[in-house]
Amino acid sequence: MTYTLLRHRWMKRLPVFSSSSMVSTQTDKDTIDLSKFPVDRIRNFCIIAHIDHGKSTLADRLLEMTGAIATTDKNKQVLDKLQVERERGITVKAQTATLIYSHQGQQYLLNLIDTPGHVDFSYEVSRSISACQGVLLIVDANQGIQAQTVANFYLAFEAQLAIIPVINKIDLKNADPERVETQIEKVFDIPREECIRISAKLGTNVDKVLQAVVDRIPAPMASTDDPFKALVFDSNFDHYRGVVANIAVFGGRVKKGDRIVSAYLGKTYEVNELGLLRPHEHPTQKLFAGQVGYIIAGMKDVKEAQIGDTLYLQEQPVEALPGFKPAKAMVFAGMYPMDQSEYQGLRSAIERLTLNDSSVTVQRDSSMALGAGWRLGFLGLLHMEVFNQRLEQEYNASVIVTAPTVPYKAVLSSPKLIKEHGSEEITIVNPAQFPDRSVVSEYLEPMVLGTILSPDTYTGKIMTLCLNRRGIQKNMVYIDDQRVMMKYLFPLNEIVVDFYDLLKSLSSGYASFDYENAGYQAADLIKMNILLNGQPVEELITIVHRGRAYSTGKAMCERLKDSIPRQMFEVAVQASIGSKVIARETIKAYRKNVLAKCYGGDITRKMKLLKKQAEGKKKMRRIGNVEVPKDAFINVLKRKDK
Ligand SMILES: Nc1nc2c(ncn2[C@@H]2O[C@H](COP(=O)(O)OP(=O)(O)OP(=O)(O)O)[C@@H](O)[C@H]2O)c(=O)[nH]1
Repeated sequence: MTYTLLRHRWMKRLPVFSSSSMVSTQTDKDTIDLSKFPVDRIRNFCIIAHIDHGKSTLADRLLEMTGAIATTDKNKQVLDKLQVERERGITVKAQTATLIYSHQGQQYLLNLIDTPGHVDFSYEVSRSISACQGVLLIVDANQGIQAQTVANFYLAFEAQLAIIPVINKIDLKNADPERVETQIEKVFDIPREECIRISAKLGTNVDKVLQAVVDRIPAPMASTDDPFKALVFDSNFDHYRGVVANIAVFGGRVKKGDRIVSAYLGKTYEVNELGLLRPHEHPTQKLFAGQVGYIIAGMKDVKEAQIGDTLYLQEQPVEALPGFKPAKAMVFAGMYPMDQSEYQGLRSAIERLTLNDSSVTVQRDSSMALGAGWRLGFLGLLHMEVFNQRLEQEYNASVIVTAPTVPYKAVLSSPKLIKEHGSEEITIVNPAQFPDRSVVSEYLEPMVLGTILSPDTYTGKIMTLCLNRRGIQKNMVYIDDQRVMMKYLFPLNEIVVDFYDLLKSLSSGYASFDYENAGYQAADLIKMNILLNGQPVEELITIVHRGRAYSTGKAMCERLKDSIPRQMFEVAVQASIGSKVIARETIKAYRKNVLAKCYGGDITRKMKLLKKQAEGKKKMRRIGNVEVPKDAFINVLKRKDK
């Protein structure tokens, strides 16, 4: 769905005239005179929390209470606007909204930045944080502190932001805010008196949250007397107007017609439009120091509005603000059209999606079996799945995604290769290009520091799972009398595909997990081939730790045996290292006769069954002479260990 369409959807709901008795409102029909808001009456904050703890619900309530949207059920999660987000109930892309709030006879501009909750999108959380002076740290009154709460807390703490702990869902029957306050004191060292107990769903105490934003979060340190300086913290592509960049103004003022420069590219642009996000665009004459809003200046590609870039006036150059750490792709996979005739369509769909998501890296790729396609890099597996789902839903594209892999490194020993690559160390994102041991002095694999929070009854099972995934325990503490927090160092490769699902299932959904990058470590890695009837399948090549080669090979063959349907002939599925076969499974010959149960002569029913079978075949891909279902490439890595 395009940005413009969604904007129109919002527009239809607006303007609105609701108000709560506690706060006064300003409707969107009014023109907002931003010069009336000196810096000391501006607060920039974001909401951070573990997934599902209620960020979006609280954001909606804040929007309603300050009159930015109407109080109706339709407004549920106004800030979650992608179809995928609505279906999965997760926030993928952060959104911004400016609220006008009256407190003790003064009007304040509150800039709220909604953030995603999933570990894959923690990059979005960091960029939101850098535009703020404070955060609302939401914790579910029933679930208590979870892994993502801890990770998000540290992001805010390290950025020295004011942190307001908010305990949500106090309306739940088994809510235990006392216990959550104890956890907050113990884990974050924040006095329990600072916690605000609310129900975002019912609106209970949400007014106290607004008051705390004004009272406890400092105003931005910015002056209108300084030269104009703004940080780009998000950007969207609009097909009609080009790039819409979200900015936080750190100094001075900017108005329509001004000529601005992007510090990163050094390019000059003329400001065509600017204004506030409420959460739809509300054009204004100017934007002043301390404010957050959007700007349209004829940029044609989101790469021209890099996240973390600084904008300044052409005649008043300033020093660039310290940028963000760029998002690094940590999961790579091949993407191919189901049918080569769909190549062009898929190409334009990928181009359009990446226009709005600069964290996806795209490289052309081709394979013997799957034809021309791409190798894409994502922040994590959920990011990849969401991208894939958006391709299918929004662009009706049918794609084959190959098994995901992590970026390995190799230190080369061959002078010839070093010269060819221009460096001793190379990064490998495609297992098919994994260099042979004979030309390498050392392989390195990416590591992560994982945080797991769980009720202590599952500790034993979790420790076994972590050990199976080559995890090394770094720490284990009780955060209250029943819950433990464990820290493990893992090879990223071991947790990227199915670790989270397994952790959830063995803890009946109670354990939570988050991770941060922890650099690279030397590892004894080898390349494993998978053969179908003696033919190596490039898309199924996997890099494994030597000590795990046998068990991984066996599991992959079993998995393939389960996912490849029987064919007219016998199929041998083998795993090999070099020329040595280390595992084998056989798929017996068989042709499914879908008409077997269809007695008598009902021709329409027979036709229906045959048509269904033909449709099923369309979802298959022929490799050599074997029909392989498209899911097989990704399912093959999911292990069964519990
Ligand atoms: N009972 C109760 N349920 C709530 C409350 N606040 C939110 N919820 C429910 O909790 C679920 C998750 O809420 P969201 O607002 O989507 O959570 P979120 O933190 O934005 O989730 P992500 O965007 O996926 O990170 C929804 O079903 C909400 O209706 C509350 O105060 N009480």
